Amino acid sequence: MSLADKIFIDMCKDILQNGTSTEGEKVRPRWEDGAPAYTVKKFGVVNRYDLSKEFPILTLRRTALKSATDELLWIWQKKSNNVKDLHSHIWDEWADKDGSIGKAYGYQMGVKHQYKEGMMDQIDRVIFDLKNNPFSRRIMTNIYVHQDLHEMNLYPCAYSMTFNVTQKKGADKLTLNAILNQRSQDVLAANNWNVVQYSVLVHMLAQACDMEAGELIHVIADAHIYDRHIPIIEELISRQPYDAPVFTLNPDVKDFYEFTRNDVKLENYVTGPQIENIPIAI
Ligand SMILES: Nc1nc(=O)c2c([nH]1)NC[C@@H]1CN(c3ccc(C(=O)N[C@@H](CCC(=O)O)C(=O)O)cc3)CN21
Ligand SMILES: O=c1ccn([C@H]2C[C@H](O)[C@@H](COP(=O)(O)O)O2)c(=O)[nH]1
Repeated sequence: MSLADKIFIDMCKDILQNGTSTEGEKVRPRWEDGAPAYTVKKFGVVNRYDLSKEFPILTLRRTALKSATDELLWIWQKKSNNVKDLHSHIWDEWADKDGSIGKAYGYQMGVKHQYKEGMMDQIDRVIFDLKNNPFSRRIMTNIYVHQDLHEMNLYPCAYSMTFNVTQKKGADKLTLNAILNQRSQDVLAANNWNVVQYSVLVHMLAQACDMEAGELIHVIADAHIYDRHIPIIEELISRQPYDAPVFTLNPDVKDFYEFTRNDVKLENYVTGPQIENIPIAI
């Protein structure tokens, strides 16, 4: 069984058995038919993934690695807030008539800030520090910008990455670790999607900075299963999991800005059947 499957199954069981229901509360999201989208939720879930051991992709059902990477690069590399720059349609419901999702995600990543070394955006600041001052405890991004929230169609969910470099005894290369902070998580639609994205990011930044990928710690404040997802999750976690596939990044790419979604590959990715048309709460 892949480690990601085990963590996912344990988290879902914990939410279903020990979580609290939001039924009857004043909730924001709606189903397509206008009904309120209630959840069963657990406050404060922390999952640890060791990227040096396994790539944390679910085998219970297929996670679309290339689409997930495409969305990650849309935010972190293209720094775009327009759905026209995305190959999938997952953000269409939150875009305006011109395709913009407002001052969220990619917009914030592209904002340049004044530092002692000059003007840089948050990504370039991270890359600069990883290359020039890797043992700094100040390498992080944060896109939860209060002054701009009123111009975002959906507030950032995965909003901060904290990078931390360790020197493992006997290893030639430094190890790049990270903590992903997420305030809200739709467990069925996006948990493994987000885990896979930020694992790819750690692998890409490690390769671009001549390091090795270490741990990814995912801290989730509100980990929820939407009411209409409960039977789907129950069936999903009863399935037979398989071993984790082998993940590779194109070894020729050394510049973070040169990666494309075609540079990520999986070998032996055996999965359970896909669940078609998962309803998404808007
Ligand atoms: N309620 C909700 N859940 C989310 O996960 C979510 C939002 N809203 N709003 C903004 C984005 C959009 N996200 C989404 C939306 C849809 C899928 C989705 O349909 N995923 C399919 C595969 C998509 C593909 O193959 O490209 C799946 O099977 O999980 C994933 C993430 C994540 N975010
Ligand atoms: O990357 C993402 C983006 C969004 N989500 C989910 C988490 C929630 O179910 C909704 C957002 O609703 P809020 O009321 O703003 O919390 O989208 C996700 O899991 N991952």
